[in-house]
Amino acid sequence: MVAEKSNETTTQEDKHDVLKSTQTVIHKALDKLGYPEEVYELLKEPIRMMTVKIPVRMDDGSIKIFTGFRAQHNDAVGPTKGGIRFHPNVTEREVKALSIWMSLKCGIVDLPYGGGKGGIICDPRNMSFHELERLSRGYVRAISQIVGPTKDIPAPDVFTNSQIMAWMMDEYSRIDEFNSPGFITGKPLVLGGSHGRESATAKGVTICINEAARKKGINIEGARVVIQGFGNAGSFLAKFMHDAGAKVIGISDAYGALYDSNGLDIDYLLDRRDSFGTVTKLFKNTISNKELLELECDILVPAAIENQITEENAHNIRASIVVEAANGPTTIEATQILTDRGILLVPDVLASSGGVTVSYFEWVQNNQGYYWTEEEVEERLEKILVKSFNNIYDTAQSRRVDMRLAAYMVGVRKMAEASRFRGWI
Ligand SMILES: NC(=O)C1=CN([C@@H]2O[C@H](COP(=O)(O)OP(=O)(O)OC[C@H]3O[C@@H](n4cnc5c(N)ncnc54)[C@H](O)[C@@H]3O)[C@@H](O)[C@H]2O)C=CC1
Ligand SMILES: O=C(O)CCC(=O)C(=O)O
Repeated sequence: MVAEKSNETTTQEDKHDVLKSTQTVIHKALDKLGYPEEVYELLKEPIRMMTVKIPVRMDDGSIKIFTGFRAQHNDAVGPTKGGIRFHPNVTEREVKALSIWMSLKCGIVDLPYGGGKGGIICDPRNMSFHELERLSRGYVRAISQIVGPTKDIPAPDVFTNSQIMAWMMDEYSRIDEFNSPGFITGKPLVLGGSHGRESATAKGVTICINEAARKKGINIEGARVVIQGFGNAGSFLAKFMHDAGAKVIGISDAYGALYDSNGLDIDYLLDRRDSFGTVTKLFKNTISNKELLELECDILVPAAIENQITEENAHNIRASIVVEAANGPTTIEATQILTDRGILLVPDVLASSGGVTVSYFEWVQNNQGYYWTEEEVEERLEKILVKSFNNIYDTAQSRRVDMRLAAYMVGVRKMAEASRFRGWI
């Protein structure tokens, strides 16, 4: 007989298992809301998980078989929705966790969706343009039975972009024998993309930073900002913060970090970074990502990957506010440490929900065939996120819980109620 692991024997590996962590917080949130155990049993894993093998002809004539995943967490509220990640470290458990986070985000900003997420184990930095196109099309063919504009609507995530969304939309439209812009979001504008989707994640993070700064009495003008990751989320955020008069003193990518206490030249860095968000390779006097996270600043934004703030470095974080643009950058233990230290932590499922919100706007525009101006998109996004931030902040205060647990409580309720009304639980 195998003994169940007790809390005391929880290993480092367990603590960094993002699926296990998110299940722990979901369980706590459902307990706080008074739901019975079967609701947790339903919501702790995706209702559907597809693993596919994608054969791709490489430029040298060889065939390489890639592994891909698509997780659909819960479709009680509506079709599932969430990005596709191309990364060498993608795992099945990570994709499952990412799909649960998408459900929570959709609940928090009140979209008519459940959560989904996809991933392919690959390194697009070492693939040609044409190999990437064949991989993207092959993935869509492999998952085509379970996705579609009224079933599951993908979007961009780490190392995927509007070009990849365009190939995927084209492949799906061929299979569907119909032009189907509503199959995927994050498309180029000329193919039915929405104004503001490219910068939406960072815009949402900016709105959360403004609200959090107001609560903490911090003036954005002159505030010192540190951002880990200089891709879609991190680089647009650096620009927004810089333009708002903040001093962006540190940024990083997968290869290292740059620091200047007087503020970095953000426009120059934006001009020099490559399409994978890499810029530090151009400089000699870099610091490490570990050092970057521990810089003294007012606002720290992890905008890269998971498990960056852990119990090892949480005591060394010297920021007043931590706003999670990335999915899963802070462990449960670190969340507790930061909260106990009086640092205001704005969790991923709230802070990074601007992306899916504007993706929803894109899908609505595709469905109605009528397109909005950038101002309309921004105005609607601002309204939704200000309301969501304050709802979660007030829940945290009134229920005396940290912001992550408050966000899970708000996010999980709609899908639990929808599942109950459907008679599933
Ligand atoms: N793109 C989107 O719309 C959304 C993205 N997110 C999340 O934001 C985070 C970043 O995503 P994107 O900006 O879209 O990705 P991206 O692919 O555009 O950029 C990723 C950035 O992270 C850096 N990076 C990768 N590994 C790193 C490491 N080990 N240490 C430090 N930096 C590293 C890369 O060099 C790059 O600068 C991810 O967690 C993603 O899931 C969340 C919501 C929406
Ligand atoms: O835009 C979307 O639909 C999903 C974005 C996403 O993958 C995320 O928020 O993590």
